[in-house]
Amino acid sequence: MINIKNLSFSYNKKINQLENINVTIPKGSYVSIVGSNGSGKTTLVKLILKQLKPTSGDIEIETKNIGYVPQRLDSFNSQFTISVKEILNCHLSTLKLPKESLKKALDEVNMSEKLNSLIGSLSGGQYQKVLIARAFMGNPELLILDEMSTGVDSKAQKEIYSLIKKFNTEKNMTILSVEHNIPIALKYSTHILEVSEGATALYTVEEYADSLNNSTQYIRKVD
Ligand SMILES: Nc1ncnc2c1ncn2[C@@H]1O[C@H](COP(=O)(O)OP(=O)(O)OP(=O)(O)O)[C@@H](O)[C@H]1O
Repeated sequence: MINIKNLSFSYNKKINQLENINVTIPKGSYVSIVGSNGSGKTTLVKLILKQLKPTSGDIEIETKNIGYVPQRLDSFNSQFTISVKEILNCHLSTLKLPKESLKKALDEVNMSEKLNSLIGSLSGGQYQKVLIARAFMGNPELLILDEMSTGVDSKAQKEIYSLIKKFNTEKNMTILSVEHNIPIALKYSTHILEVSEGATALYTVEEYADSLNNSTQYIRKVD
């Protein structure tokens, strides 16, 4: 699905933020991207989205149908007097999708009743679900999320992760999710991509739990 070959990236031509990464991400996997602050997780996502160009190496992606949920702060200003419907309609026109995709996407995230609400009136979890609905509208084969649980309470978090897991298992959607919460990463993912200086690597969730010398208590096996 995603083949990252000899990838290096530098913002300033002095230090490589990412150094010689070789990773193959299987189709249908749910990969949590973990690593310390500043290790390069968002940079890697931007390279996969072609928002940045590798300094060297290459990223091959099997599909062009990619949904993206940006980090909360990268997104639109929640103070804008713009409704959920307007935000989704705008995306609908950009992707030239049929009208019914809007309702379907909002239904998927259980937010139909918020269609006419202003974005600034939504809670953190509801706001995040609108962003997920927007990313989901084109029925992407690959869904990329950057710290999706920021500003979201634990009840809404559970709902959002279960939803993403459902997309992954029922639609065979490949998920790439930047994640700071390791127990959550171990619970929902099939794989962990650890971004760390000179040693970025992909593990199965079991391998990663073992490497942490952790018990398998957090792991929920994929059915
Ligand atoms: N536009 C930029 N110009 C220069 N340096 C940058 C730029 N964006 C990020 N960096 C630097 O690149 C490094 C990796 O940043 P990145 O945002 O990818 O890390 P991250 O792992 O996502 O961090 P966090 O967990 O804190 O979100 C950091 O040292 C950061 O300061």
